[in-house]
Amino acid sequence: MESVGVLMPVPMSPYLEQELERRFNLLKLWTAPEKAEFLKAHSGAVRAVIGNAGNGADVGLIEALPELEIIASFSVGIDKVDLEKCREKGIRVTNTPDVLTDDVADLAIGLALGVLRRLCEADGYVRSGGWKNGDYKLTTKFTGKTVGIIGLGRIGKAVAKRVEAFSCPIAYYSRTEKPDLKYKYYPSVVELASNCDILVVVCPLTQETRHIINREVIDTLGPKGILINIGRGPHVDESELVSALLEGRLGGAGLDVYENEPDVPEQLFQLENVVLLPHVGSDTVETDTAMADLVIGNLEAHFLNKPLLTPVV
Ligand SMILES: O=CC(=O)O
Repeated sequence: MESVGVLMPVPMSPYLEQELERRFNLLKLWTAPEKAEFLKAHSGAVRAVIGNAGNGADVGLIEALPELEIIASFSVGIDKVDLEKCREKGIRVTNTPDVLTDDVADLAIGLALGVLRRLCEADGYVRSGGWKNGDYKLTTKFTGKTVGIIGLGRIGKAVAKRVEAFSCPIAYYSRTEKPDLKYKYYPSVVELASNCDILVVVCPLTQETRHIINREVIDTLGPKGILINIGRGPHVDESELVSALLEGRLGGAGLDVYENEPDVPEQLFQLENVVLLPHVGSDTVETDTAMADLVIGNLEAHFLNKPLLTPVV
């Protein structure tokens, strides 16, 4: 397979790069001084594209690569891949489900604890010597709070499992009720928000879930409510979130994702009731390796005419 052209538009994982380079003709778009020229020069050779959470494959890229057969995303979310175009052109698409579920679910708990117990601020209090002048202030308990989950897929269920260990009642919203689950179902996000203390967004980003967290949901969650977003930035109307936090209409937020990454609204930087992470949900050494192996497994399966391991299209 050494002659198969595999295009990687942006750097993602040194391990993935190294393993792709051992097997394929890896074309690193970001290293080219003139990207358009580079694409043109290699358009006939590229049979696979590696996507990720930030860079998928839009119509422009797909149309520019006439020999493209497969887009293997180094992410579970494939909202940056034009799936309709891929279906139309018979291009296969794969992602990396399951292997990252634990890390992303762990991080949701970390964010909830971070916001409620003010972990980052308290850490700063020690480092800056504040503790020498007095104890840190009281924070808010996590155990027992009602947690609402938007999207009860693999990661949503893993969040619920962890939250159960904190004796938190669990409720959820998803397109359809899941009768096999014992958690309370609400048929709308507003109803869920009015019945929980902590609202966790975990669903895939689609036309329907874009801005699923709008002003009404934020105001319903209210000044004691906490929003945790480990899904995608555009799930939340970010300017509404910022004004609600600045005006004290929302109790706090733990965010791993943003509408225009890597830009994060700077008004949030002064707020102690907000924990901001740079989209690191699945970024552990262990999961990076597992995701890379899955990307490679999918590519190898495809080029050996075997069934894909984790097909989306
Ligand atoms: O955001 C990360 C992913 O979709 O894997």
